[in-house]
Amino acid sequence: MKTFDAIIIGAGQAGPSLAGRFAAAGMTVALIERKFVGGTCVNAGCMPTKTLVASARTAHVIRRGADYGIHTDGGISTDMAAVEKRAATVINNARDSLTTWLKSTDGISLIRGHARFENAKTIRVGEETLTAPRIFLNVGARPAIPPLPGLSDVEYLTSTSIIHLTALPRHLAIIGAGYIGLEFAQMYRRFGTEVSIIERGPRLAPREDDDICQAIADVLRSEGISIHTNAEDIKLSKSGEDIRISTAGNPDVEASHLLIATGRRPNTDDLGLSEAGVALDNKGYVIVDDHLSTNVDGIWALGDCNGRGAFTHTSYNDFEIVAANLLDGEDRKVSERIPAYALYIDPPLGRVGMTEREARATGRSISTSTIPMSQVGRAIEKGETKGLMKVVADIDNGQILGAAILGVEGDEAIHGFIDAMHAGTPYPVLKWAVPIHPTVSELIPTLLGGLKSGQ
Ligand SMILES: Cc1cc2nc3c(=O)[nH]c(=O)nc-3n(C[C@H](O)[C@H](O)[C@H](O)COP(=O)(O)OP(=O)(O)OC[C@H]3O[C@@H](n4cnc5c(N)ncnc54)[C@H](O)[C@@H]3O)c2cc1C
Ligand SMILES: NC(=O)c1ccc[n+]([C@@H]2O[C@H](COP(=O)([O-])OP(=O)(O)OC[C@H]3O[C@@H](n4cnc5c(N)ncnc54)[C@H](O)[C@@H]3O)[C@@H](O)[C@H]2O)c1
Repeated sequence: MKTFDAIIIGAGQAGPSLAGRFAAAGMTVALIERKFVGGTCVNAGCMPTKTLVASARTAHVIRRGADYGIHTDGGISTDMAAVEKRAATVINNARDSLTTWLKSTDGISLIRGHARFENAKTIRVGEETLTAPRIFLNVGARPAIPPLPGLSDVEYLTSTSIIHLTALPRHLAIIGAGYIGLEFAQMYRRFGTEVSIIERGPRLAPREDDDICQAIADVLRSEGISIHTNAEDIKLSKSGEDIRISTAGNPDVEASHLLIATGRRPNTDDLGLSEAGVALDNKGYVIVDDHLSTNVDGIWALGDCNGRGAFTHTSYNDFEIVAANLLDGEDRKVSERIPAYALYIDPPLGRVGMTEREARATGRSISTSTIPMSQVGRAIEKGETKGLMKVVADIDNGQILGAAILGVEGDEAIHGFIDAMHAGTPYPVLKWAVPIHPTVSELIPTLLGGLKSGQ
């Protein structure tokens, strides 16, 4: 049995950084990874998808060239093998540089293989057993496949397999209209594929406010994506070479390819957690407290597997919380984190805090303000005027509760709100900030000026 100061299972977005901090503090760390270092973000998530989104946007901009007085001769075509290769290069470079850093850092032992608890202090990886007084889970999640009738009779893609396609599908049907479904829908439409989205709920991006959902649907419809919402009783069958997707309330869709994008599930079912006595919730997430400790002393859970976030930045922030508390004598809590994320359709949706629906449900006195992107000078100059900016605030205490920027540069401009909310700055103060012209952010004081003030 090998003994370490710490064992980390999973080299995702929290594990490697945590290993680095422990090693820098003079501790020995075993970092166990069963597949690729970098986890989902590097190998099957953010990095490849945002690389593919950039290729798709290039196709879109070229198609729109004439709107800007720029003409290209003839049509455009997508070389899907070259598009895939570009994403593969980004993945490989990131994975290789992380691997090199881990292998060259004194104190870190990178162990390849599937880790499983034998008891609360012992981990087995193949023939080897390891022990440490502190064990950290950073095991992530994988695509959840719903038990749809007929699914086993047809071939389907997940977010993991679709990034390796080297030929363009004729018609891609996507079940699920969350982040994954919407990003791939627009990307493939721009590559030149016919795309149909099938969502069982009434709206796309169901967590957002109705005005945002409507604007997202308008963007996607304007690019020729067909949208089928309220799709209940989804059934799948073969139709010659195609896949038939039948639903109650919508016409059948016949597609050459099918992507299942109905959410993700935590990788906690094959870890031997019951041997260690670690408690899970009814969806399989590890139950953690505000400091990310599990119910078992000496075991923490970070990242997607704890259900407290589902993004790269939340997993990384889990690392920051645990490292600050264990190594720097701080008292950081996950409940102090303000939720923020971006949906990488184009234009992107940048989001922070509560939606209007969530804010109203709290019973506070709420005021909202919106500005269509068609009134934002920077968007007009760029010829990208789809979308809207929106802010939700508490008029009794002047606090900003949430914001959304669905528009060009929305994923960047939203940081004005993220920083202000983190600092707790009341919106009457922010109205006096002097932003740079011409930017999307320069409309933030104007947007805030549209809020009622109770002060
Ligand atoms: C298509 C897609 C696009 C995305 N885009 C974005 C985006 O734009 N922005 C964003 O913030 N987030 C995005 N995400 C989400 C983001 O990728 C995840 O939230 C993030 O990677 C989670 O990191 P993690 O550290 O929790 O786990 P992961 O990165 O999933 O890492 C977990 C690691 O643990 C390993 N592992 C699991 N079990 C074991 C075991 N028993 N033994 C050894 N190793 C094990 C796995 O192999 C994996 O390497 C996207 C996700 C997908 C699928
Ligand atoms: N830009 C980003 O940050 C980004 C991008 C991609 C993925 N992600 C991460 O990946 C996670 C998973 O993304 P996702 O899009 O798979 O999940 P999601 O939870 O965002 O969306 C799933 C969608 O599928 C629908 N759905 C669920 N079951 C269904 C069924 N049986 N039939 C039809 N529709 C069904 C849901 O109503 C929902 O609209 C996200 O939570 C996110 O954390 C993030």
